[in-house]
Amino acid sequence: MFRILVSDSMSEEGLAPLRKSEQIEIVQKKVTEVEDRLHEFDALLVRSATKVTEELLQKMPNLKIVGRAGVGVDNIDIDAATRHGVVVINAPNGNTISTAEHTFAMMAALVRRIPQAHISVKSREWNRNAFVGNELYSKHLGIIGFGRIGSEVAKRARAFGMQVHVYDPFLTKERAEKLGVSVCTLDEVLALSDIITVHTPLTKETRGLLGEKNLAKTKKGVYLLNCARGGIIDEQALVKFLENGHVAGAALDVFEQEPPGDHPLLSFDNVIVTPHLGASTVEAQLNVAAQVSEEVLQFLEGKPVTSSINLPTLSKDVYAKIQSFYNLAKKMGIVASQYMNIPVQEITVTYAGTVADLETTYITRSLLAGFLKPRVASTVNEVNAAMVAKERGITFGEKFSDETHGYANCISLTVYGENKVFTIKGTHIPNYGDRIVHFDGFSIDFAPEGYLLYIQHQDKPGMIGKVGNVLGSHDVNIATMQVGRQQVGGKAIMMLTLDKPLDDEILEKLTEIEDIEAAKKLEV
Ligand SMILES: NC(=O)C1=CN([C@@H]2O[C@H](COP(=O)(O)OP(=O)(O)OC[C@H]3O[C@@H](n4cnc5c(N)ncnc54)[C@H](O)[C@@H]3O)[C@@H](O)[C@H]2O)C=CC1
Ligand SMILES: O=C(O)CCC(=O)C(=O)O
Repeated sequence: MFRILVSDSMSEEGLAPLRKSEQIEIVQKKVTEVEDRLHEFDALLVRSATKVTEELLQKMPNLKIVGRAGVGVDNIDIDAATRHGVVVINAPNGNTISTAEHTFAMMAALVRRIPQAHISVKSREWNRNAFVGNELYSKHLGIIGFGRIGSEVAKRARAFGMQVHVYDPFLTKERAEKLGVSVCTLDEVLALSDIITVHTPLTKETRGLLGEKNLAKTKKGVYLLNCARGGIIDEQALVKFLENGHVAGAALDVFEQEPPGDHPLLSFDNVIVTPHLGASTVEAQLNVAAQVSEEVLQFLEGKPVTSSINLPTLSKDVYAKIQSFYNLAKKMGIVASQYMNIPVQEITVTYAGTVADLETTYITRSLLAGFLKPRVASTVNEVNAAMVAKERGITFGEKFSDETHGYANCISLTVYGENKVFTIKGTHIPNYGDRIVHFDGFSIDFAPEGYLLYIQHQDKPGMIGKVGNVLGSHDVNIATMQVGRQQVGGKAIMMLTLDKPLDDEILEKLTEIEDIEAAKKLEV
């Protein structure tokens, strides 16, 4: 059973695909209500209220995936999730339109003072002179952060006849031109705009982006909006600029602390607020819940997730192409790690032939995860493999080559230990399977699967019989056997697949056979 904890409120209809699966149990409770059961859950679905911290992750050792039904993942400690090997996904598109519409509604409400007028009329007043506003038409709108939501806000602003100036360090001129907005520096946006709205994520760079220094560069009488993340507009600086009358008004959907409590900003008549409602529409909530449900189902079926924050994202088509190599690489990593059971400093993966044209980052992560698995007690998978390798002082790199050794594709792994360098090469043959074609200097051909027994010996008649005798006398059946040698009468290897795991005493007996130099168990 795959157990999912849904700890924030989510659209029932969006969760329906998960409910249909007989392999899934869904528990809809806050984290604090299931403290004693946290270790049982495989997946955790959240919005912004649940904080996914290191402490929580430690209490959820079975957790494999966190789904954020929304865009911002600032409530999730991504580094900690990565360290724990937990995949983090979000639903990046589902609430774009709702948040853009909310921003626009806030903008109109702000300049026309609709909330203030509403309260006045409800208080049985009729004061038409007190609520004279401004038109949006022909005003200069500054948009900071021109991603999904910023660009939807721009489209609506253009329809209202506004002139739109955009600052986004990652925006290309072509994209801006297509949407009819002018690309500016931050200082230009600050100086030109009558209204400024922020639509960036909250990062080191954007925290306090509109602080005292930058607010001083804005026009006197500017209106400000934040429907992105609390803290992009510095709240203390905003208080100061409202007090001195430089800022004419602000519309805030988000706060540095949510709920903001008795915050000084709430005392200003020209500050209008909503309780983080940007994404709170039936449509957006259905979209984001359906998106994360779909992704969790994909994950459960072992298929790629397309909106992962801590894994390279892959389309289904790309995944279908790399899947065989992904599996081969993992097995090669496992075999290499057991064979080189000594400290290693460096791993190099070389791709040749058809595999070299694919998304190799993912394949390398799989190989690394396979390599680290036999060495690491905690969870290691493609999410945290690079981090775990770094923690253990293992560097890794990818290379590309034309040398396929006659195969259509070839993955070559070289592991550098203190006094030994080991190379293993593998290929995937469609409709046949994974084959190891080179092992520590020997050409060979075996499937990296099951209980493997590696034997290094002198190339002499009767060696196979001697090994067979020892195994047979201990009731160990040999499924396959492959041999390889460098030259007649020189060093040779055997790779056997056994039907059951080998006891250490039998391994010991094999090493006692004359002319056998080494014997190792490898298990894939
Ligand atoms: N109020 C609400 O309920 C909601 C809030 N949000 C928030 O809205 C924000 C925007 O979301 P999306 O448009 O979906 O994200 P997005 O990732 O599509 O766009 C963000 C844009 O900000 C730009 N950016 C990054 N650093 C910047 C910097 N230093 N200066 C200027 N631009 C910078 C990026 O290049 C990108 O184009 C996020 O903070 C998100 O969490 C999203 C949905 C609902
Ligand atoms: O879940 C929500 O309502 C908040 C949405 C949000 O802020 C986001 O998607 O970034």
